[in-house]
Amino acid sequence: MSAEEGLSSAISDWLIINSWWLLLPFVMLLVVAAFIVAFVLLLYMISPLISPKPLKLNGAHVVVTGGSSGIGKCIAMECYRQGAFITLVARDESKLVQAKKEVEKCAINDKQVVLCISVDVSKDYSQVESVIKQAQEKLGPVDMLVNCAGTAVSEKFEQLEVDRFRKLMEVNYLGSVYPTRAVITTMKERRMGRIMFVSSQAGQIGLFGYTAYSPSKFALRGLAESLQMEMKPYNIYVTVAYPPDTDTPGLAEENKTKPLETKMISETSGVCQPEQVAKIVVKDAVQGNFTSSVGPDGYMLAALTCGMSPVTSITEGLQQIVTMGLFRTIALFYLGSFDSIVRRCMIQREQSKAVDKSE
Ligand SMILES: NC(=O)C1=CN([C@@H]2O[C@H](COP(=O)(O)OP(=O)(O)OC[C@H]3O[C@@H](n4cnc5c(N)ncnc54)[C@H](OP(=O)(O)O)[C@@H]3O)[C@@H](O)[C@H]2O)C=CC1
Ligand SMILES: CCCCCCCCCCCCCCCC(=O)[C@@H](N)CO
Repeated sequence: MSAEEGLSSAISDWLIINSWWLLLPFVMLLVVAAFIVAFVLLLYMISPLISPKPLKLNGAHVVVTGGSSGIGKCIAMECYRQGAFITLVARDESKLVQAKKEVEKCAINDKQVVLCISVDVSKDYSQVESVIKQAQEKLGPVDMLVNCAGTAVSEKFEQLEVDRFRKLMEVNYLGSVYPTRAVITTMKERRMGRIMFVSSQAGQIGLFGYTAYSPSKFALRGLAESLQMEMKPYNIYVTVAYPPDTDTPGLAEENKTKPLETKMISETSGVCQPEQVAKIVVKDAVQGNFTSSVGPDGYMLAALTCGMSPVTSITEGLQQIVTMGLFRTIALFYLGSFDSIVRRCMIQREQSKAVDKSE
């Protein structure tokens, strides 16, 4: 017997006789760690089963509602840059013609076409159906529909005209249902397609000033989740985009009546450029991701509000599991600061009212 063998047998003898059980917790820890590693590896092995195949935009027909301005126009330009054929849908014809020119500048080949359709997406379903049919006759079946037509109003609940609640629901919600309904049958037959709904960070959290707007954007999430469950076997993928404030004509209009509270709260998330938003949401829709978020606050909000929404990659699921508690903790601080903004604004208003009266 060599000296080395002698030593190791001495150690094992000692362990057997004395306290081998001291090693037990370490062994168990090792086994648990091995199981976790094996589980994660297994998840990654099956990940191709849950990750959709990306859509090829080159040669695809993309319909963009609200494509004549702001985020919608930038989405159209982004898709055109990747070789798509575009149908722009909005009401105002002169804005449509102007946007068409801008989109055409992004062409990458001379076969690409931009078609304009003037229609109100929120009023009459049969009209929406017939214009989508016209577009399909000219540019072929729709591969991707981007529901971006929408409008925002920010005012205090009691100052909002009662009619506004219905109007926003019509434009932002029904205006997304109708075009979707008009393209879905053909998509199902072809067993392919993408549907994007442009919601908002105000479709993930209810904020001061958005009592009419937020519900119309929250509604899109419910529609998207239900629709995705129906459409998955047909290889159709639904994306909900949640942009923060974005520098567009729509935002400028909204800012005219926006209460100070809403301005201060929204500043948390900053203002994005529409080109940047378009790039991110188009990429997510092409990949078939259910949730598309913009910026670090957007990322946190998406994980925090994932609820029962579908996952489209293992990484996404794991990130949600790991970060949920931490982000909720951060969110409580944000909520506290929003409440204090609202309280401070109220006190200030009351003070200035008192001063006015005393003068
Ligand atoms: N800008 C922002 O801060 C954010 C915007 N969003 C959402 O993104 C979307 C686009 O916003 P944004 O780019 O700012 O808006 P804009 O006001 O710049 O553009 C809105 C587009 O929608 C069209 N549109 C509006 N109503 C209708 C209708 N009834 N039928 C057909 N088309 C219509 C408009 O054309 P026309 O008026 O000629 O019909 C225009 O093309 C909206 O849904 C908005 O809620 C989400 C988060 C942040
Ligand atoms: C961990 C938790 C993080 C929480 C961060 C919260 C940030 C709140 C900012 C909300 C901004 C709302 C933008 C609405 C934009 C919009 O839809 C209109 N401008 C449309 O015109």
